[in-house]
Amino acid sequence: MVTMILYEVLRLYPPSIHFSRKTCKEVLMGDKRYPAGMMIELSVLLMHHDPDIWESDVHEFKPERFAEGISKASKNSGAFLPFGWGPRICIGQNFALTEAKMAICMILQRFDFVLAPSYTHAPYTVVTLHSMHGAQIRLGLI
Ligand code: HEM
Repeated sequence: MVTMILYEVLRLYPPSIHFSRKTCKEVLMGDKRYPAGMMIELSVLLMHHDPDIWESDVHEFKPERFAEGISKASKNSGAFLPFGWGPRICIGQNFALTEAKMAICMILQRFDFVLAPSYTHAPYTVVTLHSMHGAQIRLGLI
């Protein structure tokens, strides 16, 4: 369940919102030919918010869409790219997910928590996507 929640967070708010690549030689992709030296941008944010890929509830927080794994979560098994893809895929992804699960476990063993009233939902990007005003939470000892 925690994995599903983390995946859904990374779908809605991927820290890397796009990837850039430069063709070093002429490339043929499908029926399109790209010359050498061309910058290609892939928007992860748009792919993760595309209703044609994720259904009409695409903007809702629904971890259960990952109940049967990443490949069954959407109509396109390659459309979930929070850690990139191919030879340059994130080498820290398992470490990052394990660390997040351990942190959540340790917090839940000791505290309950709710968002503080001062929290304002304002995702923005400076290098990575994050919360503009931070994420203030109110902790209560269990
Ligand atoms: C939620 C946490 C993380 C996210 C969302 C993330 C995301 C990414 C993405 C999207 C890329 C590929 C960039 C590209 O293709 O242009 C990448 C590459 C990389 N990440 Fe992460 N990352 C995370 C955590 C980590 C951690 C914890 C480490 C190290 C302990 C790490 C180390 C790296 C390295 C070394 C690369 C470059 C791999 C290469 O170019 O061969 N990342 N990461």
